[in-house]
Amino acid sequence: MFEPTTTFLCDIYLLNHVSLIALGVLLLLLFGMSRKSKNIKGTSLNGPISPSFLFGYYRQLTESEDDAAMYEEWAKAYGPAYVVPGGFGTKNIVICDPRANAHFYSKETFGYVQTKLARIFIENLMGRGLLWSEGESHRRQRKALSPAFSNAAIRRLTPVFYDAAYKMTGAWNNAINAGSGQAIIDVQIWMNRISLDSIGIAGFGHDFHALDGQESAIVQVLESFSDEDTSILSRLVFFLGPVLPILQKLPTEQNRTVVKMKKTMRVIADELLERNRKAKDGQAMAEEKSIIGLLIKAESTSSSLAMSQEEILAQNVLLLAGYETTSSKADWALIELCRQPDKQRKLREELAQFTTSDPTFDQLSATLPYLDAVVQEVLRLHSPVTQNTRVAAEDDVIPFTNPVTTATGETITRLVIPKGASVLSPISYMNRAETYWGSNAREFQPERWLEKDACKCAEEIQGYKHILTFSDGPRICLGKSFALTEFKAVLSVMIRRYSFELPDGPDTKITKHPSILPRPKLSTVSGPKLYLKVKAV
Ligand code: HEM
Repeated sequence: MFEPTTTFLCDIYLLNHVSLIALGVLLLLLFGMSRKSKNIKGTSLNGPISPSFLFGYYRQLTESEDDAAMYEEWAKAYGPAYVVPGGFGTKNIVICDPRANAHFYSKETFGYVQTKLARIFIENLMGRGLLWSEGESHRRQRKALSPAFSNAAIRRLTPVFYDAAYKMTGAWNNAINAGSGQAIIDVQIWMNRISLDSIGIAGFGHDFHALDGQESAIVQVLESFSDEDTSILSRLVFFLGPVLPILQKLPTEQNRTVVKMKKTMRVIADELLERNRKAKDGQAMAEEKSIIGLLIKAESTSSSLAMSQEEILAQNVLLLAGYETTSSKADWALIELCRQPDKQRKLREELAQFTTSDPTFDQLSATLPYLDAVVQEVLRLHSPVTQNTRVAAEDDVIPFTNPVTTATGETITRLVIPKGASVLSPISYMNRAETYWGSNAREFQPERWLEKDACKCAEEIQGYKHILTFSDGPRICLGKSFALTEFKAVLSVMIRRYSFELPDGPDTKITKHPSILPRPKLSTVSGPKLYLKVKAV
């Protein structure tokens, strides 16, 4: 979902040279460039020469419209394992091989752990919840949370997604009627609102009323990462806050918003705890369906998984997970379907059978092959998380399917990784490389998911249906079923009711807007705006 590595920080913060140097110097002072404890010597690998000591390839990778193409070019030049320079002379070992990735992900949270910066970012924003934790603590929290994400739980939550989608259609219909059958709508803002209200209600039993136009501290905080006006001081203070807590008291704009957000979350958590207390006292209450509500209920009846109250409340990381990832998926689906109107029509035809009711959870999951193929293809081509960087917590040996040529010219199939080394799984490359997906790997072709054997080579890749968009292993996205159901429900409502066009036709240029995760936007407007021509069908 999000991987705030140093690469990623550049992405979030649009750092100019001066601020990056300042940030770098401070971070180096605080953490050192720890590549500690080299018990064994790692395999020396080939790779591109660093274009800059300060930045390595960070800027090129984060500013590129297609980082998968850069990884692919390097894989062609250096083979399935190579080293890419990061900032301040650091190095990332990139693994472009299915078996190597399967091994890497299988050792998540024990053998490979989050970078220090990623943990600081997550802790500062959301606390010590699932995404922050590693090893045994992660396993315990994950086990406790899992029942709340089961198929049965998501089936019960499906109406929440439809309710949110229909709130949106109410507003869109007004705009379309006022515009004689057509309106120009910034669909991005509506997808964000749907995501926030859905995760608010489904996750916490709380309605943020974003679809009713209510401002929310949560949105302000999350949006502040893409806001070019947020000052460098504000950003430095945010990152160094957990290390020097006094900085969190400084009255910067971002600090104030984070405090506001934490207060909002505290109120929501107190409401949930109060509801649970009343239920225990035998007072009548509505059936609890929310993810965290169910967790609190389960915790008070069984102590076997023993999550502390602090841990339960830190699961507001679900907000970040649910908000940042899901909305950009729906944006990309609409863009791709505008670029190829025949595929938009084909999807509408499949959904036309639902005239009087919406597809149920089971129908969304199993009986709409073209909808499933469209969703799968969007996830393959537009993974919100494009790479996953971890630090080796112990010495390791990574096995490869394809042979690797080392810097000394030796051919090997096992890579020696010393403790402290940084290993990078290039998700976008694995999802789009021609080697696995064929010569049309870069094209949006939902049909590939319907043809038998069309993705034969990719079958070696693990992950969800052979893509790594949801990650893999112990940290594979817990909200996968939630995200897929929400995505399909919202898309089915939109495609059945409206037709969509890009403002300057199918070739309208789309670029990336940097945020916690990059969002698509029209290249001609400033800010993360995605105006589409929307007509009722
Ligand atoms: C299309 C939408 C989504 C995508 C592509 C996605 C992707 C991911 C990825 C790549 C990770 C691994 C992150 C890492 O290792 O650093 C992850 C973890 C996670 N996701 Fe998602 N996610 C999506 C939606 C959601 C939603 C809607 C929720 C919650 C309702 C959610 C909850 C989580 C949680 C709790 C984790 C942490 C799992 C752990 O640490 O064990 N995700 N997601």
